[in-house]
Amino acid sequence: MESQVWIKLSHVNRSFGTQQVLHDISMQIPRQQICGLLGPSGSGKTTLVKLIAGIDTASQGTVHVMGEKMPQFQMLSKLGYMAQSDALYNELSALDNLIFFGELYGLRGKPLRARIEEVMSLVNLSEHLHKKIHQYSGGMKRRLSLAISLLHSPSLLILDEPTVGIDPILRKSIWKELNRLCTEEGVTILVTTHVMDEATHCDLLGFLRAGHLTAFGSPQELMQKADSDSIEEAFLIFGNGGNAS
Ligand SMILES: Nc1ncnc2c1ncn2[C@@H]1O[C@H](COP(=O)(O)OP(=O)(O)OP(=O)(O)O)[C@@H](O)[C@H]1O
Repeated sequence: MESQVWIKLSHVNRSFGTQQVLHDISMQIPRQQICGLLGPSGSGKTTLVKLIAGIDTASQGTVHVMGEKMPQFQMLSKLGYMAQSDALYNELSALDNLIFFGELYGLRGKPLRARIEEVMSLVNLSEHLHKKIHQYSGGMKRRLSLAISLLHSPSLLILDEPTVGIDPILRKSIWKELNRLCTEEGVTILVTTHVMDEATHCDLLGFLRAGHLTAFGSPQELMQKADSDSIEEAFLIFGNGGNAS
């Protein structure tokens, strides 16, 4: 059913000046799925997720999120977007950052305070609520950015390399939480990653290479297409010029 397609891209191109960065990307992501976007550095992952988040516009083609043509201002309250570089106020404490972003989403007072406690506990930062951001490590900043993206309980989460700089134990707990959000709260999650074992947490995978979507499907489908029993090998095949319809 069309309404259950949470993200739909039709023939999307994006160019910067004379450089075409995305080439004719079409794909559909159903509701309540975790979709991973994999691809080498510079393949266009960030450019693609920015179009879906409505931060940037396609040069050609259309992007629909939850049936709405993007970009669209009203959709911001339904999306959680975690950028690749942390957009945090360094001189402020984590708490003040959370209050600032929470208020942008229309949260206030006690409900905001309660939600802040919840999301900080999810990312294991409760003890560091009052620390200034310049005292945070890179991994702590990533976790705080993730907490901020979850503040307003969005039904679509778009995470650009959320686990960079995060140790394996915490990475595991973050993935556990993402899986819980998807299965129990019905959140649809789009995540870019370089980390191959994160692909195993995804229901769907898209492989990007030089701005082309070279393969899209479930991990099982992609392994079958690549005639391989590992996602890593499938990535090497599709990430190096293989093609899948
Ligand atoms: N605003 C911009 N202006 C000009 N070129 C850009 C812009 N944004 C991205 N690009 C170019 O688009 C290409 C794809 O970049 P993008 O950041 O989407 O790749 P990526 O797959 O996310 O890379 P990484 O894994 O290193 O983050 C690169 O060649 C980059 O230089």
